[in-house]
Amino acid sequence: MSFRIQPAAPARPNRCQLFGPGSRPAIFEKMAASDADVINLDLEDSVAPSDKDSARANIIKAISEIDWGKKTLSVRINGLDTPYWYRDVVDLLEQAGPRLDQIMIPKVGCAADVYAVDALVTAVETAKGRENKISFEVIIESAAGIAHVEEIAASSPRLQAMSLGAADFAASMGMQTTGIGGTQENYYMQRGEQKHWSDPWHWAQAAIVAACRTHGVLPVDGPFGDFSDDEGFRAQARRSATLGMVGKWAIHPKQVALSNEVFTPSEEAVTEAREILAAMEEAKAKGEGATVYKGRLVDIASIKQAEVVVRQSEMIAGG
Ligand SMILES: CC(C)(COP(=O)(O)OP(=O)(O)OC[C@H]1O[C@@H](n2cnc3c(N)ncnc32)[C@H](O)[C@@H]1OP(=O)(O)O)[C@@H](O)C(=O)NCCC(=O)NCCSC(=O)C[C@H](O)C(=O)O
Ligand SMILES: [Mg+2]
Repeated sequence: MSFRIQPAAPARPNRCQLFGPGSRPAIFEKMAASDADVINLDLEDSVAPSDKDSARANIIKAISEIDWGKKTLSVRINGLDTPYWYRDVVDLLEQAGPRLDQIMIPKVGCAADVYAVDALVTAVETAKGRENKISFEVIIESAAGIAHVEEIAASSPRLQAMSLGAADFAASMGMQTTGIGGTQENYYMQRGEQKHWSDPWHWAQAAIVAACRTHGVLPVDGPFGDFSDDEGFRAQARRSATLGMVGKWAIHPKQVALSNEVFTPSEEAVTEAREILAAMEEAKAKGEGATVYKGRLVDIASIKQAEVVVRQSEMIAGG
């Protein structure tokens, strides 16, 4: 292990982030009543330019008027390449009240993007004497974002989560697809007559997980556009969870249960993890660092693996 200890990511459930356009206030109560751990009210790409001001006003009103329960409440502001983002930040911080937890910064390309928002947020917080400090989440959804992913993960103590935004990412990378996440028809290996589909999002997800884990940030998988394809969503979410991501976005309410199911460790997984911990306690009592569990090797690293599962399960149960 390095001399530098890996920092823990925030201990809060983040299995599903449910999105809704700020220009559609009729769905806000439904979002609040959902089982998502995080709510993302959107000011960015699901809101038409002509609706930006009214969407901002809708969101500000809803933040204090709706009962959001224990959910993490986040607003996605507009990108730093637009004329809207400073007004999003200033109005939210001056008018939305204390219930707002987090700001999501889209299309982050370098650490300085986060620094700029941090400077503005800090100035408004200080001027207004805001007590509960706003946290940040960012979306990696450009070639620059993935190229600078580690400096972005280290950019601010406010940063709690980082998502992969598959749609903008694909566009920025010049990928030949209009699909948002999931299997892509032309991304396969050929062996004889057989095609084997691969995962074009894998490398970016793995880079995000490594950057996040290095700096104590929650890695999250972004949208899966085809909300009629439950099995496709499950498969994508299972791959993300296996890679170390803690949750996924829902762009339709039917995806919330699917995401919660995948990112909540199953009873079997938790039982097995606890059995491994017990087997290693027994081994330790005998002065051994390795033993056999169900015919396979477990050793001191297995304790850490098992603890990931148990901790996640306990945090969700307590959350
Ligand atoms: C995708 C939708 C436009 C679909 O809306 P709709 O046609 O109303 O769907 P349904 O008729 O199937 O709705 C069934 C009921 O569910 C309610 N509903 C719909 N959407 C939501 C929601 N997001 N949260 C809560 N409840 C919702 C409907 O009102 C119906 O209720 P009822 O009549 O009582 O049965 C819509 O789902 C939608 O707008 N989704 C979010 C879109 C969004 O926010 N997009 C931005 C995130 S993705 C992105 O930006 C890409 C990313 O940045 C990247 O680059 O990858
Ligand atoms: Mg996007």
